[in-house]
Amino acid sequence: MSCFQCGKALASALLSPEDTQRMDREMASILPMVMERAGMMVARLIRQHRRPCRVLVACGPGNNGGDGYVAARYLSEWGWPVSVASFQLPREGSLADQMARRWKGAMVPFVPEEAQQADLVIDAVFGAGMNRDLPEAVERFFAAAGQIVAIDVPSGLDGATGAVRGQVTPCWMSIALIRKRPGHLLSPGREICGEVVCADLAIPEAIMAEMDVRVWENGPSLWSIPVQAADDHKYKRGVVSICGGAEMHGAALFAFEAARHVGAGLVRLTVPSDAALLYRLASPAAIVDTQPLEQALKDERRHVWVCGPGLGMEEAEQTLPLLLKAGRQVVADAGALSWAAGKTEALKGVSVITPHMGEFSRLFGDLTGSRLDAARRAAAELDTVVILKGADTLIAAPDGRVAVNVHATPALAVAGAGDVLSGLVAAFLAAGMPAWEAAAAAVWVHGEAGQRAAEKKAGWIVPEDLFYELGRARQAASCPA
Ligand SMILES: NC(=O)C1=CN([C@@H]2O[C@H](COP(=O)(O)OP(=O)(O)OC[C@H]3O[C@@H](n4cnc5c(N)ncnc54)[C@H](OP(=O)(O)O)[C@@H]3O)[C@@H](O)[C@H]2O)[C@H](O)CC1
Ligand SMILES: [K+]
Repeated sequence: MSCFQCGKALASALLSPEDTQRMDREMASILPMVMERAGMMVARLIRQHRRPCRVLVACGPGNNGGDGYVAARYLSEWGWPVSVASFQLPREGSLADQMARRWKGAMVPFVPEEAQQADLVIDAVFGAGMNRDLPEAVERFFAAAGQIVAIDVPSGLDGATGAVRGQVTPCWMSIALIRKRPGHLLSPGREICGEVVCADLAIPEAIMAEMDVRVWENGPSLWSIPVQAADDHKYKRGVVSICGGAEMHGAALFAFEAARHVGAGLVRLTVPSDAALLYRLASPAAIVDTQPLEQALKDERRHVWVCGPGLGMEEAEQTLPLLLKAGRQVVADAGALSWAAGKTEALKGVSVITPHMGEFSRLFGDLTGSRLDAARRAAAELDTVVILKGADTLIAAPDGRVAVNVHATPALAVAGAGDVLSGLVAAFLAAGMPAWEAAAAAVWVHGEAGQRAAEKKAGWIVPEDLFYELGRARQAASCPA
């Protein structure tokens, strides 16, 4: 049973605003208790992070505002100087209204001058219920504030997609209720959230288990990478084959070395015969085949292939269709993706594609909605796992699951890092992992190796620096007990 199935993944679930609202409906009878706890946890977390100071709580008309009134009450009871500024009062009789009525402290006008005078402003104006652009009065109010703590999400952030609807002033901290939202991790939202901490609202297990979560923060609880065993042999560990091109040898070699160093049992390069010597000289360890691809494909053990790094258009055309026709598992990147632009259906049958945003647009057209939705649609359309690379890499499965990866480092923004990733995906596929899990694990291990290498080299790394970090990165990726 994978970790994903065993339920540990629930800890890294990312709740969309729809999830939150559905959950609110399901626990309608205990919602007053949950809101009380939400406000108390917000106040507690603020107390853990700051000394007492002048606090202004900005409250909106919905439940986000309700949380704000509760937080104001707790901080005030603990002796903090607190006032509340209401952008709009809650509807009479609503839960937020009940919480507002229990606030007996100071009320001040919702104007920028008040925000400016506070040491800390709590943003409880809009949360999961934000459904249109941010009103100007709210923009101006927060622009005047010094330090802002957002309850749930900063007002103006679309928690589902990370889109920002207006001029949102960056927060110092965001307190996610129950679980983070995709918008806390996805750009540009990620850049305005500040530090994101989760408030545990002690939601009954049964309600959490009922949630049909489809988006997670990528991490070891989502997959299990096979561990070393006494009866391991190279074929059990997995065979990876890489198509090398005639000209750009480096890219295929990066994928080759990555697959080797992360633990593949056997890695082979299939290259044009007149380029073979260059590959052999570049890596004495390389097993370089020059036989025609049809010949190589007769070996059933060579089931997983990397196709694209270092390939020209013609080379991609001569290899990818053959690999697919032979029913091989293929990781398609770089040259294979360029070749498929304008005929995306040529990628049908590929196990995993690894486009960056430019390649993705050439394949699927300019982005219309969010990156998350686009990656998900692309995966469903091709019946392929899509790794949409970026600072917030998305790993989308055809069935709608998406892992959002922020376990990375800007140090990885260097040519060749993508080829390394392709090699890692192939190695995990060859080890027998299902495609989405292999892709998500590879992205995480890539990020882990990047962080380890960056620490040693003050952030300035070359792809080769990743190789000797991959063993430890793979170990670190073992599913927590
Ligand atoms: N399960 C949980 O995680 C819990 C979350 N809690 C908190 O509840 C909010 C979500 O509360 P909700 O009432 O659904 O929504 P909001 O408080 O964010 O706002 C809805 C009201 O705001 C109006 N609105 C929305 N966008 C705008 C806008 N751009 N300009 C003006 N007004 C706006 C909206 O107006 P309508 O006209 O659309 O009705 C609503 O009046 C969640 O974020 C958590 O903080 C629970 O407290 C605990 C459980
Ligand atoms: K908020």
